[in-house]
Amino acid sequence: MNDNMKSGAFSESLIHRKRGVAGISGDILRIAVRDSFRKLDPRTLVRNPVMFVVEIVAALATVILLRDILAGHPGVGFTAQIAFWLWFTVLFANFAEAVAEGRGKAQAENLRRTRTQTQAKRLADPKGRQFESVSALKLKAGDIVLVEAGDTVPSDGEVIEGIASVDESAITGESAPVIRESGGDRSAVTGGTRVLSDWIKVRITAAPGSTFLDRMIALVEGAVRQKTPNEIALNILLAGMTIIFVFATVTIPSFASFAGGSVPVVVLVALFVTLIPTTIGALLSAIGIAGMDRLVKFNVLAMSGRAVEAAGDVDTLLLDKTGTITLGNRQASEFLPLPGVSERELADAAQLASLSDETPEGRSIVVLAKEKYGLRGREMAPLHATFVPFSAQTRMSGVDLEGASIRKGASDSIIAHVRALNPQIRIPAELNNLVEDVALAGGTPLVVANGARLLGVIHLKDIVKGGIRERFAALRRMGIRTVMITGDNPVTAAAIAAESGVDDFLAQATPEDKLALIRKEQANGKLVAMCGDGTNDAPALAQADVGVAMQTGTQAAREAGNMVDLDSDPTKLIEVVMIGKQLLITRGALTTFSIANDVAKYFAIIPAMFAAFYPSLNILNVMHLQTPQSAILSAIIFNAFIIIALIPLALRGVRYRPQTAGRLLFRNLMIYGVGGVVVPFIGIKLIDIVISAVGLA
Ligand SMILES: Nc1ncnc2c1ncn2[C@@H]1O[C@H](COP(=O)(O)OP(=O)(O)OP(=O)(O)O)[C@@H](O)[C@H]1O
Ligand SMILES: [K+]
Ligand SMILES: [Mg+2]
Repeated sequence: MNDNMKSGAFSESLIHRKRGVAGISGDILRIAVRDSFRKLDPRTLVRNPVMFVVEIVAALATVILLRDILAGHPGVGFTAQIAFWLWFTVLFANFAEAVAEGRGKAQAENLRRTRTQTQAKRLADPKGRQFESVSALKLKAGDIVLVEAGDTVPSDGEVIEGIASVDESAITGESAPVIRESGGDRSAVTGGTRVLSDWIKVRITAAPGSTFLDRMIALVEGAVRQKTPNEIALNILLAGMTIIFVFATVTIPSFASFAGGSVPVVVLVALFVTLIPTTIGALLSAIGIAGMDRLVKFNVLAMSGRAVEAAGDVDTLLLDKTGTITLGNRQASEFLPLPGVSERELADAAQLASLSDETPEGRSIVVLAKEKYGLRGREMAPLHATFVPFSAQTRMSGVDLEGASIRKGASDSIIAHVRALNPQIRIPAELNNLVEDVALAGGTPLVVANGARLLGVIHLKDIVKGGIRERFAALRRMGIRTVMITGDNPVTAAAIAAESGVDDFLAQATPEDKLALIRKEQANGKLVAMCGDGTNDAPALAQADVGVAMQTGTQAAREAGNMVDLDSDPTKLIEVVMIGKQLLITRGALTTFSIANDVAKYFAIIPAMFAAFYPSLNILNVMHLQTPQSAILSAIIFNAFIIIALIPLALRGVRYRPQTAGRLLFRNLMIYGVGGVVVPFIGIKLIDIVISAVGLA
């Protein structure tokens, strides 16, 4: 998988920088050993039905052992060993989960260290700069704070004024500073990051204790992990198998007494435990945790395990254009007037319409007019102006003042607007030419009109993110269709689609259109992933099966999605999908292995149990184990150790290579099904030889 990674985009994040080569340090192992004992608490273990049952029978075996010791029974040593290995089966299962959690816990520790005690500069008057110093923990949603160069952002919020470069490395591990500014899709700031230059005023959006950093800590720590529907279903299946084996086991004494013998309870207990699906029961939760953990390594935070699973089966990926496929810093680059309009007149109108436009686009228009024509921003108050803010629905913005009503926006929106004012209007062919020229170059044309009079076009430029084409090709090879969905016009969309290599695009889309497209795909049985950064992407991010919000995006987007990409790289979905597939495959493979294991255990235990009174069963004794006792012990020891042996595979995951589902299934059945039958024969035989040699049985 590493070969597919685009270098640079996947910076080592702080949260996993301190890991050893194997990813598991001695510290983690020590804590995991301690936690294995803690997890014996039946109140927590009950969530894992198979292991809970093993704990009950281990307790039962222990009671029998104590009774036998007190009664002075012979053969106490055998009972003691069975009880011992049963407890170890539970401990090994707990250890698997604890090791999986341990990596996250260590990461959480590192994150906690970055959550220093910050003082906030709370503004009494949002317009002014008079502040009182308060503890960051005292900030409520809605408070306005000033953050200046050198200050740590005290909590999550939206920039309402100003522009600053921010060091987000505490969260993302990426050391290059990012720009945060009011308006637009780059307005979100995260508590714990640091302003490097300039200043911003931030409206706090998070309640104390539920900031992004808090959620991130809870997440990597596993505090918020819930079982996914698939995991619950598998658990029910495993519990069902366990019940069947309870019945199977309790009928055995009657067979034995029929033949005039009797089977000791500890032997029944041992048989039962080896037959129930303990291997997958022990590893199931570790597999899930490891999946989330692998995503964190790629700087993707998954808010739910369900999203990771869904990622494994994604058919369609929708992406917003600006800020997702392109860098998202749309800047005005030229004014293109219609015949009969001077460039200066157009620039002046455009600037007037943008003076209160807090989006990056709006600000860049003001700046360009000033740079090219020396037009100064005017005081708005004396003009009695009403500002019409940009919205993703109207796709235009502007200003109404005495004697003028200026609008700028997407060409179809402005044309509809002037037509509504003057139904007789003739749209000049030159306008279409200008719009098309900009769009063909991949730029965003904004048409400017004063009343019903069309003035010209502003060219907004943006740049497609590097390396994106190859990554979309990789997604195509994985069978995932990419669709760009943008509020921009069809020609710009086509130009960017061609440049970036997406499979399809939808232009002039409103937030509702984005949502509708996702619903349509889902209605056709497709699993949909969506990458977006804007507030207008939020409904779609919430509706998608996998909603990946860009870390650079707005607060609304980051809250709506079920994953956040700290590197803001939409093509990261490749890794997300691979990790999802890997999770599904690993779970399937280990379930197959676990159940196939039982076959071998029948051959080990059944002949050993009945050999004395059903000599004909000896034909089943293909393994030729030393004694019945050693056969039973070997099976139970194998059963416990296979859990430990498979922990690395559960954590690392079974490798995924793009291939058809059929071939994948066949391959896994061969490896884990056949392997699951063969391995215990060898393992049990070896353990039998060893324990007979050392005289344990
Ligand atoms: N500040 C603004 N004032 C007027 N019109 C704007 C402004 N910003 C954008 N527009 C117009 O509105 C259209 C939709 O913009 P928006 O940012 O909502 O797009 P989107 O749906 O997020 O898609 P994408 O992010 O892919 O461009 C833009 O293509 C542009 O024509
Ligand atoms: K078992
Ligand atoms: Mg957008």
